[in-house]
Amino acid sequence: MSHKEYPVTVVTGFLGSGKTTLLNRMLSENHGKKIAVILNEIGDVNLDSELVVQSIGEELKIMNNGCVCCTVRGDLTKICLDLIAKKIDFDHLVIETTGMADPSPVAQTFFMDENLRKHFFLDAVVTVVDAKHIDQNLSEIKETQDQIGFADVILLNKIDTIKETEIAVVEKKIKQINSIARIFKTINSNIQIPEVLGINAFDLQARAELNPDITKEYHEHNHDDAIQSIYLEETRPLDMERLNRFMQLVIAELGNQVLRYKGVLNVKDEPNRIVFQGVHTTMGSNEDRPWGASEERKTRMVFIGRHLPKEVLEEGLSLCVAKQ
Ligand SMILES: Nc1nc2c(ncn2[C@@H]2O[C@H](COP(=O)(O)OP(=O)(O)OP(=O)(O)O)[C@@H](O)[C@H]2O)c(=O)[nH]1
Repeated sequence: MSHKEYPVTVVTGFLGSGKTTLLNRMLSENHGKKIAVILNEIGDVNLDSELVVQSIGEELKIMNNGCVCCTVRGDLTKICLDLIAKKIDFDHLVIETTGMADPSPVAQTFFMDENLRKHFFLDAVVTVVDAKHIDQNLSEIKETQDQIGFADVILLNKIDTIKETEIAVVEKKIKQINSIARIFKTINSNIQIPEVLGINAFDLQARAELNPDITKEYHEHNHDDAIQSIYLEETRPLDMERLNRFMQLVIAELGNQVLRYKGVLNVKDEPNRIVFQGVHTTMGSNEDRPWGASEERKTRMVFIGRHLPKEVLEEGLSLCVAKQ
């Protein structure tokens, strides 16, 4: 008996490049496909899922017990097969990797694992690139090169943050790493969804000609151990001005060490949750949905970077608590 084979899109790209922004477009735009999502997060707290469109219920699976490209490939296989076993209704599977992931072992899982191969095929690897921080990311983190090199489609994102003349330079740099990927220049990952989903762009044969090892063995992978994620919580309401001053201090003092920070904030006298985000030294906040009636109002923040002083950050956040 023949069965449905599900296309898989792997969305990758360095920390803060715009992957979740792209995922939210895929989930909210009207393109006729029902999408299941696997979200892999750094650290053991699932804050990212708070930032994803919340309407997909059962089709959203979180993997936060390790990196999908190294320690938790077995979990990935299990989650995918569970979607089939539980007869979850979807047309397309999207996997958002962490910003630190090398996409090639994730892709490999889909053509090396016999059970997965029966039900899934790789549609494309889509890499989101932060136009402003590409040099910094390439020079600091080796996975940035792997992410660009392994892509079928590249979103050269955040072009609003650099000058027109710089865009061509960045594009040339990308083409030197990957001359065959389709490149789209975007702001807020604003791509037409049919350009990234259902495109059948992953060509295993062509890749095997370039790199015969791809179909032979799992690629070994080790991350930069100095990069860690620090999770902070505060139940008392915050004073937004104090928080802004604290974050400016963090950037001034730890600018080179902090790669990414984000949080859902409980701000005094504010009925809505405030989402706070930053990449390197660029930060901003916006109002999110109202706090739910039975939801515990508490601030949750994640800092990702090198050698981050947890106690200092904890103390800093406690000083942002609003006066009674
Ligand atoms: N100026 C500007 N900001 C953008 C653009 N795209 C995304 N952002 C912002 O950049 C921040 C990071 O975007 P995300 O989509 O969360 O990035 P991500 O790659 O999912 O981040 P991680 O999952 O933490 O690695 C958010 O504050 C976005 O609103 C863009 O094109 N221009």
